[in-house]
Amino acid sequence: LNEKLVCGYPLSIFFIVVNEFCERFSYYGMRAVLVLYFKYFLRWDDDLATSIYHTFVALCYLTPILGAIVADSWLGKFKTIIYLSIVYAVGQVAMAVSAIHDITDSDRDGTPDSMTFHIVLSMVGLFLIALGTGGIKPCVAAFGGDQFGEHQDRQRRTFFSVFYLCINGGSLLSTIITPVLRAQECGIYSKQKCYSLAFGVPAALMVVALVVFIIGSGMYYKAEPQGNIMLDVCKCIGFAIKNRYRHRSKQYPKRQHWMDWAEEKYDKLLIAQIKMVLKVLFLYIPLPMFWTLFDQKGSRWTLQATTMDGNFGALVIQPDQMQTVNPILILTLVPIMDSLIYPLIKKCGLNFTSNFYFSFILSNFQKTLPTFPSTSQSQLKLLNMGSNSVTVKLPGNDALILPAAQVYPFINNCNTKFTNLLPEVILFKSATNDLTSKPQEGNNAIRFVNGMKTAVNVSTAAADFGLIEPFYYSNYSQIKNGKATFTLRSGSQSCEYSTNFGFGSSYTFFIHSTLVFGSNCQDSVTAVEDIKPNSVHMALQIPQYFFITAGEVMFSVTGLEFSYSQAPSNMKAVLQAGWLFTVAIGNFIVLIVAELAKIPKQWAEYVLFASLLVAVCVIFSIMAYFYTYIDPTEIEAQFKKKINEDDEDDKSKPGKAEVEMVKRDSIKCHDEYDKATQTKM
Ligand SMILES: N[C@@H](CC(=O)O)C(=O)NCC(=O)O
Repeated sequence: LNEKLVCGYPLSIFFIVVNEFCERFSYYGMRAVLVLYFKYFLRWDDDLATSIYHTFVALCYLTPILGAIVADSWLGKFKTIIYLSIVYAVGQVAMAVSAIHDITDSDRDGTPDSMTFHIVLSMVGLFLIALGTGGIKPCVAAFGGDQFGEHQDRQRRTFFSVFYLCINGGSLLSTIITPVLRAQECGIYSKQKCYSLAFGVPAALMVVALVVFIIGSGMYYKAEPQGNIMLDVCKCIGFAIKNRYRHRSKQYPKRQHWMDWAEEKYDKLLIAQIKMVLKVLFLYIPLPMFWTLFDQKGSRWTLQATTMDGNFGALVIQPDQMQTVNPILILTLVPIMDSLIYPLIKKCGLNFTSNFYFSFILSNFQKTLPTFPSTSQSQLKLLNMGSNSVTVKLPGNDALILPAAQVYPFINNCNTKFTNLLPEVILFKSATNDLTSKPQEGNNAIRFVNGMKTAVNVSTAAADFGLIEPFYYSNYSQIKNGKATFTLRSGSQSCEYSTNFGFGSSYTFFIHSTLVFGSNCQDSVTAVEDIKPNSVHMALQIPQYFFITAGEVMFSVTGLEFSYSQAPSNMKAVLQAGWLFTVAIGNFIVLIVAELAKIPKQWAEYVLFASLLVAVCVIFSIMAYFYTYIDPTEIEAQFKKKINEDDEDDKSKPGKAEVEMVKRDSIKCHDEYDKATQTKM
């Protein structure tokens, strides 16, 4: 093993953790803007964008199996990491290129002319990224673990904690930086949101990750691959099942473990190793449910944040930036848990076998949405532009008194005919144009109605509503939260109207017929609130983040180390891949329940997920209680010793009686394995 030690740690792990930091920066940075790229660049709808996003995440956690097989049976971890990192970097570059709108924008209007080119290139890029990030993931963690000797258990545990901190350091920085890069405007012929830069920086970081890993090359301990182990494992399991089936009759004595039915054909060491792996994989069965909830922070929780108020005083948080709460909490909680809580638990003599995790359910945040008209109804607004109140009688409705300069919104059937309205009352009917959902990304959707007899031009620093004809309305424009000043212009005359916006509201501003230019037009514009601003603060998501992150610290950091320490020497990466596979299944559950089942009420979906998780936690606690820790190195050493002794005996005393003895000894050794694994943790 590596001789260069710094403070008791192999120097080589420095390169591994830096590599992980850069790789996770690359992955999470790209992922942070991916849904928005789908929606605003590729122009996909919400459902398609969310489905492809979760499919991509699931794929990233399915490919570890491929990487692990290649590493453990063929190339070894070191070469697998190098080759797949190149694939990964190429994928990131493809994503960055796919986001350059100028490539296909031959008419230079700012929108790509051949969307197919961008879609195909980005899908190829995402596939290569999934192959790369997933393929190297189990290898990097296991390769890091390989750098420690048998006597360095404590250091190896600390390594896995530091490794996790690096993951979250990379994720935190990139989740802050890439949304900022995306918000920049760039382009050759026309300036557009800079997705190419938001993908380009992660691509550069992936190249850095690769270079750092190669620099450390001379210092690593590189365990040799041990043949096509996965094929042997599959064949051995297949044989055991077949053999058991062939001997199903009662006349054959039972064996201690169903894998023992492979003894006729397979090495006892291999059978013992498969038993170790199966034992751990069995324990993994309930785990996907944790990831089902956890990975919704990138989709459901972020969408929920768009319906919330992100004003934190000096800081205004964007909905997608709320995800940074998770890595921030990880960076705080992991050191606290490692240096304080775990030692305290150990001192108290508590057996901390399973980690319980609570989910926090926040109720429906759509309460700020008004009642929208159904497809057979239309939304009408009555606006009294006069200076006196008027009485309005609409068919099928009671007479209503409409005060001066006031708007009365109501919903009615489309085919209702309106007659005898006073000339100063505007009947504003805009069923097809009204916004029927919260504006995106916490913005406010604003439009103007011109009640004047002349056309008016309306603009702000952030948006231009254009020239609005008399008694006509503008399109919606998106305005950020905070104060906005609108300039109303008619010919050479102008005036200003200012107002404050929160998050996620929609307003229709009515310009009075009595407006006089040249002065402040504050009193000549009436604001009608179509959708209330978000009233629930984003800070209310923090407890949710706290609980899920506390669960992650106890469950995921320890799980990574557990998967390494319980794996036989030739299947370390395979078991890491098994652990990551649970994440893939978790994402498929989100896809099925959240995207396909389409539970109408969001709170009902949260309750369903939380209840499932509670049930799974109980099952997992029971399973964890009965799990017995093993020391794979010791078991393997015992088997190897026995095999060597048998070989020696075979050489010196060949004969039937001896063969029988060897067989008996092997079985004895096998019993020792079974006894060794009976000790509870
Ligand atoms: N806490 C997450 C990172 C994030 O979601 O920002 C984490 O540590 N995930 C593990 C990983 O390997 O990426």
